Amino acid sequence: MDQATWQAEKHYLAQVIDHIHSALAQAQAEYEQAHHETSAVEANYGANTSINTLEVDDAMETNAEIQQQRNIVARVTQTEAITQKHLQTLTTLLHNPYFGRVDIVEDGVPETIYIGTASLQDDQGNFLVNDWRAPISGVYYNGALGPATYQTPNGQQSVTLVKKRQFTIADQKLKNMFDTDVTIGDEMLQHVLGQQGDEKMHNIVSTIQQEQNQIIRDTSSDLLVVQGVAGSGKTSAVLQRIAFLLFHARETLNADQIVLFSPNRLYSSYIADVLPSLGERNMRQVTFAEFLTARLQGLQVQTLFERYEQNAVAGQASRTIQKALEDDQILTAMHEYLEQLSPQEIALRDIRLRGQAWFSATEMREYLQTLPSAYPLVDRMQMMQKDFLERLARQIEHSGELDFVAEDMQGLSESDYQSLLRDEEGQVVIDLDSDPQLGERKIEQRYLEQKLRPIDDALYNFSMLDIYVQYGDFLAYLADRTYAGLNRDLWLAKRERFLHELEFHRLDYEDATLILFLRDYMTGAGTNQHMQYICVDEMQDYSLVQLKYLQHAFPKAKFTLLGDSQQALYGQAQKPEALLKRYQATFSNQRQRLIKLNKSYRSTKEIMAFASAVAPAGDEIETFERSGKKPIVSVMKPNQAAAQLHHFVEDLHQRQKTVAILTQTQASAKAVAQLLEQTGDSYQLIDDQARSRQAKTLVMPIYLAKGLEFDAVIGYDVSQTSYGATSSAGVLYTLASRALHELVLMTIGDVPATLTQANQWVDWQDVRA
Ligand SMILES: Nc1ncnc2c1ncn2[C@@H]1O[C@H](COP(=O)(O)OP(=O)(O)OP(=O)(O)O)[C@@H](O)[C@H]1O
Repeated sequence: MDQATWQAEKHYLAQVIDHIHSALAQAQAEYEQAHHETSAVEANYGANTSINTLEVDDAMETNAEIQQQRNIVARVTQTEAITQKHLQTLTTLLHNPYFGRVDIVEDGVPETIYIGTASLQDDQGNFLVNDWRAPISGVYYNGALGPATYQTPNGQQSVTLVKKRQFTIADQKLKNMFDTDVTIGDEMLQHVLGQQGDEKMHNIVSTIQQEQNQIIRDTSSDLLVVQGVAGSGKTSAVLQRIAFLLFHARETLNADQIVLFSPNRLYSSYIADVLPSLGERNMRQVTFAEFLTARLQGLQVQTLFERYEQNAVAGQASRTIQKALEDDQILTAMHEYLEQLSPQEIALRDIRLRGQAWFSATEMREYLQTLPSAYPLVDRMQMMQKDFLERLARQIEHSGELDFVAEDMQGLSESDYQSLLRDEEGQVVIDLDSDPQLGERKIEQRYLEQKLRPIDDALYNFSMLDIYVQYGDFLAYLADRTYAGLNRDLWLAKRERFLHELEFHRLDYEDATLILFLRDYMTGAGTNQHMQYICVDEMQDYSLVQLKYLQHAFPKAKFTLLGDSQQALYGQAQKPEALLKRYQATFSNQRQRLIKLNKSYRSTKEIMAFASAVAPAGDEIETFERSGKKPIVSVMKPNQAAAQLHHFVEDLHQRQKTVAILTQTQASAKAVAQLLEQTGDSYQLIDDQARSRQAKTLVMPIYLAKGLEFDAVIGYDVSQTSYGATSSAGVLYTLASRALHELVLMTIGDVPATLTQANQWVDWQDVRA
């Protein structure tokens, strides 16, 4: 780059930084002013709440005043939040004002556009920096030099792209720049990817690749499926996508209307900083088991990891049953089951109050029997609900007919009595002066209404349906039909296990979703119309039934599913096309799009060459040209494991910041922890409750490392006994691809065939002699 260009760019940067400085000073003053106002109002508000509330009239006045004060507080707090956000944006921009520039010619007019994490305008309203999500910025990520287009709200706009430049700016100084003619050049990526990993993920806006950009800027697909190899930037892309969507639909979409289903809690904290670093609030985040547990209140749903651990000891039979219960054909069987269900077979229970049945199962069943069986079951259930809600309303209307009401009223304290006269705001709603008799009746009715609220809730939530008994019955139904060609005893054993777990308030993973389906099919409930986007990471770990449930639960939402069919830790790896076909059938009648990411960015090319060699369909993986050491396979005897482990941990730490020791199971992770105790190495043992990682040496089972990355990985006990099965290929591939820079595999005992096959991609060390 010539001297004049450097000077010109340095000059522009100085100008932008100057502007940020003066904007910052102004923003700081505005923020302080807003903060001062909030504190003053809050202090005042606090003082006002101490007004004597015992005198009824005073209390009324206080209520109205408090309401007014609250509005004022809400307004000043909001102003403070806005000024604070502006201040934060400017502070971020000061650190790194922009990372890219495009020169375009649009309708014959040349224009230069700088691109950064947020936009910045000068005092005349000209853009000094454009937000990376602005329509025009699309050219930076998409186009090669020459004719290019970008998407505007009114359709595609054509331009000529004349120049594309990337900058590295640190501490307000221009460190480096490159001109590039295609997409984002490799020099910048080399620099970013060569760095040491972090316990927190970073945003990638300055180096988004063209194929990733398609994921980020897609606003039209109802179902966007991203099949991407390990380290191809799926998680990064989905997070930038969320930031993009929030920008794109600022008026109609907020972060609470987006849910990201994540594989575990550690992953949640790993990605927590990405959206805030882009000036956005985080979306909601939940693991699937947490989501199920919240919907099945009071029961603990098994996590995928617990099941994985359980399956390691359980027999093939239980896995076969799981498979049958997770294939979406089961929903057809469930519909058939429900169609043939008679009122006697509906698992109703009494709705009870004060130790007795308020509405008994018998009377509810009798009512159901009066309805024509030609009506769909869900309609009959809802008619029953409506009928009993009406009965309840009549009981309240005729409160005098219930003996206990008058008796209870006698025993009411003065303040309880007074509160019956008023609404939640404290306004008197019952007039005792003009017609005392009518007034008294109304008080009684209000009293009864409150007393009977649990009955109302129970009816509203269909608590009279014992869904667990019903599900047990469904399993018996499957047993009678030897469903999926599995014998009756197997199904009955499954039913036994379900009932046994239930006694301890636990549910197996595969049962939970089906129970929710059963409940929703029978009651017509369970949908959330509010959510607009559902993103699912590690989609290969979800059964079709589970994905179908998400679609059922969020009928208005658009879905983004991301995953890697080869990282299937819990089942057989599948070809991406096969997986997509199954999704297409599940999510029918929608605009669907599949994007494949074949290029891997995380690991060195040596590590990825090895990972590809062991991957079930490794030939699809392209690696990014970043060189490092070949992976090491160290073969040892069991009594050498502790010393070898200590040696590798120590050696890797000479060069790397984080070293993760990954095992197949939690039990094995514990065994590693004991070895490290013996050798005096410090470490952190991670289990599925862990929410953060601090130590430089981490020990965890591979399934908790999903989605994460570490500078160096030690695969512990990669031997024939633990990795002999063909299904282990996906596990080994996942393990290897967690490493950014170095990989060591410790083989204790016989070398598994998968490693022997990948012979040429590794350096062998045999320490047994
Ligand atoms: N365009 C990019 N620019 C800079 N870094 C990138 C880019 N794409 C991906 N990366 C980096 O590559 C690594 C892997 O990205 P990410 O975790 O998003 O991949 P993934 O496909 O979700 O991986 P996996 O399925 O293996 O968990 C991260 O460190 C990420 O920052």
